[in-house]
Amino acid sequence: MIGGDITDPEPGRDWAAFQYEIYLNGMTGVVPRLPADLTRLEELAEARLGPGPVGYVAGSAGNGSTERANRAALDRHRIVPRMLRDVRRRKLSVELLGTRLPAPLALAPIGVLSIMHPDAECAAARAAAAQGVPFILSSASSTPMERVAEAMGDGERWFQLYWGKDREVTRSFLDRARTCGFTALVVTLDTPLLAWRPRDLDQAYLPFLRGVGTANYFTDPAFRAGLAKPVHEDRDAAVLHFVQMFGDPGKTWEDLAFLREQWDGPIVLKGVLHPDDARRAEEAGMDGVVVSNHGGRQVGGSIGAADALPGVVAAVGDRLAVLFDSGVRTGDDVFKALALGARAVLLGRPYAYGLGLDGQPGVEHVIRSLLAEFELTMALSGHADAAGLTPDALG
Ligand SMILES: Cc1cc2nc3c(=O)[nH]c(=O)nc-3n(C[C@H](O)[C@H](O)[C@H](O)COP(=O)(O)O)c2cc1C
Ligand SMILES: CCCCCCC(=O)C(=O)O
Repeated sequence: MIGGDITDPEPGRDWAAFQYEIYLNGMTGVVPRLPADLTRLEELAEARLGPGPVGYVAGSAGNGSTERANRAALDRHRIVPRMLRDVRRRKLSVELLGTRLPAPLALAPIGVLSIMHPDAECAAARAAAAQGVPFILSSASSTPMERVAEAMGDGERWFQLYWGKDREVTRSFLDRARTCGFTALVVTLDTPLLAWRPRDLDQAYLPFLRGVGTANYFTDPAFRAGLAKPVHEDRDAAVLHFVQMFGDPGKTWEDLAFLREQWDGPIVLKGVLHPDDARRAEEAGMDGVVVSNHGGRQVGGSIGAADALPGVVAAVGDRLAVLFDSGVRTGDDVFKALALGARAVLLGRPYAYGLGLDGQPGVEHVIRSLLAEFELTMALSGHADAAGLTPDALG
C-alpha cells in the first residue's frame, strides 16, 4: 500500500498491495482490463454480452425498489474516520464457521453462470480459491458440483441448497456435496417460488427453461429416478420436472430438523430479514444466517438488507454467525456491513460481471479490488482489525 508498510502477516495476504501493483503496472503501460470502480462493470458487461444474460443478472423483482432500498440503506450509513491510531499492522482475517478466512468475504451463490462465460462456475471457483475466499456453489449451477470441486483444488467451498419438494433429491445433493468436500451448507429460504421479474418476462429470458442451471439435477441419480424417460430422450419433460420441484412453498421451520439430521457440518440460512426468524434459526440448531433479500430479486418493496441487519445481529449475533449480502459494491460497503455486526459479506452481481468480462482473471480483479478498497478504508478510518469493527465506526 502506498504510504504504508505492514499488513496482517497471517495468513499473509496483503490486499492493499493491489493498489500499488496497478499503479506500477500502469507506469509500464500495462493497464488492468477491468476498471477499479466496480459499479461500472454492469454497463460494460451489457455492452459485451447483450441484454438477455445481463438483464437476467441485473434484473430484480417488481419495479426494482428493493434493489434501490439496498443501496439507500448502505448509503445512509456514513463512516466517521478516526485519526492517529497506528494502523500499520492491519488484520482482515476472520474466524467463520470454524475456519480462518483471509478476509471477511465469500462469493455468493449465483446460478447459471454459463450465461456470463463458458467456463462459468469453474472459472469463478478457481478465482475464489486463488484468492483464498470461500466459493458458494449454487444448486442451480450450470456445471455439476463434481466438476466445480475438481476445478477448484483445495479451495474453501460451501454448497447452497435449493430445498425442493423431493427429499430424496435433497438427500442425494447433500451426499454429493459432502463427497466433493463442501464444508458448509447454505440453505436459501427466500426462493420457494420465482418472483415476478419484469425484465426477464419482457425478454422471455429464463435460462432454466433452456436447460441452463439444471446440471446438478440432470446428473443426479435421485432426480433422474423421478423421470419417466432419460433426460437425453425427453429434455423438455426433465426441465418441467425441475421447474416443478426446485422450490417448495409448503416448507415450515419444523422441516429444518431433516436438514439438521442429514448434514453434520455448519448450516447457514440465507434470506433472513426478521429478528424472529433469526431466533427460529437458532432454535432449529442452525449455525448462522445470511441477512439478504436476494439482491432485490424476490420481494419487491422489501426492506433494504442493511436496514434489517442490526435487528438480526441484536437477536442472535453473539451466538450465530451473521453474514450479509445484497447491494455490496465497494470496500466501504464491506466496512459498513461489518460495523453493523456482520461477520462477513457475500459478494454477488459484481463478480458475475467480472466473470462475463474476463473469466477467472475478471473475478480475481473484482475480489482484489473490493478487498484492497476495504483495507484502505479501514486504515484511513483508523481501524486495524476487521473483526473488531462496531457501530461506533459509523455516524
Ligand atoms: C443472476 C443471479 C443468480 C442468483 N442465483 C442464486 C442462487 O442460485 N442461489 C442463491 O441462494 N442466491 C442466488 N442469487 C442471489 C445471490 O446469492 C445474492 O443474494 C445476491 O446477488 C446479492 O445481491 P447483490 O448481487 O445485488 O449484492 C443470485 C443472484 C443473481 C444476481
Ligand atoms: C427456476 C429456478 C430458479 C432459480 C433461481 C436462481 C436465482 O436464485 C436467481 O435467479 O435469483
